[in-house]
Amino acid sequence: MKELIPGQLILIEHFINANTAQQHFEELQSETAWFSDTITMFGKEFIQPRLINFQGDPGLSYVYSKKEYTTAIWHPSVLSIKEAIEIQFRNKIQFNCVLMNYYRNGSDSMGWHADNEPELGENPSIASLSLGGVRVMNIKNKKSKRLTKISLNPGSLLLMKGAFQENFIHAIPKTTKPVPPRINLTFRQIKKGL
Ligand SMILES: O=C(O)CCC(=O)C(=O)O
Ligand SMILES: [Fe+2]
Repeated sequence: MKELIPGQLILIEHFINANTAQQHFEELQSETAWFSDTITMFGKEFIQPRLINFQGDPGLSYVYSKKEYTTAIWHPSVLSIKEAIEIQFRNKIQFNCVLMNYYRNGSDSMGWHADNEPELGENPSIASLSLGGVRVMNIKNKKSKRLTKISLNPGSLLLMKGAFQENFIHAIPKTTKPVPPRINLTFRQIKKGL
């Protein structure tokens, strides 16, 4: 376990072993109802360069790039990964949903953002598990503008917590290198009744 930014960013490189990570990648690639997400900018609709799915406890909804999504039922493997992560953190952190991202190739990406939606509450803990191809995450300090790059290997778990979303923005940049497809699961806790 590496504390990359004290109190804000933790990386566990081999949370899931390589074989199991590959099995999860293959089953989730084929068994998830992936869909494309659109974002409206300047009155125009743009297709986001990746596929997504949103799963979780029944009846939750999440506003993401100005659209409201309701949860699909948990895939059993996703649910078991969620429980393993909660146990890793001695059940002090609990999740009730997951945003799943599927990066088909190096042209798929995620732009700069902070996961600071109001329904996540203050100082949210978000656990991000990577499967499939290795991609780089860029992390930028909002004040100093200092840029950090980390490689997210299959089976690795990144925990964003504390004031991370307040102090930093993050992105998955496009790459011209040939990269295998990648799936990322970001487990979140949505506070109800906001
Ligand atoms: O794909 C990743 O590693 C990052 C995903 C992410 O930042 C998000 O879903 O908010
Ligand atoms: Fe994010």
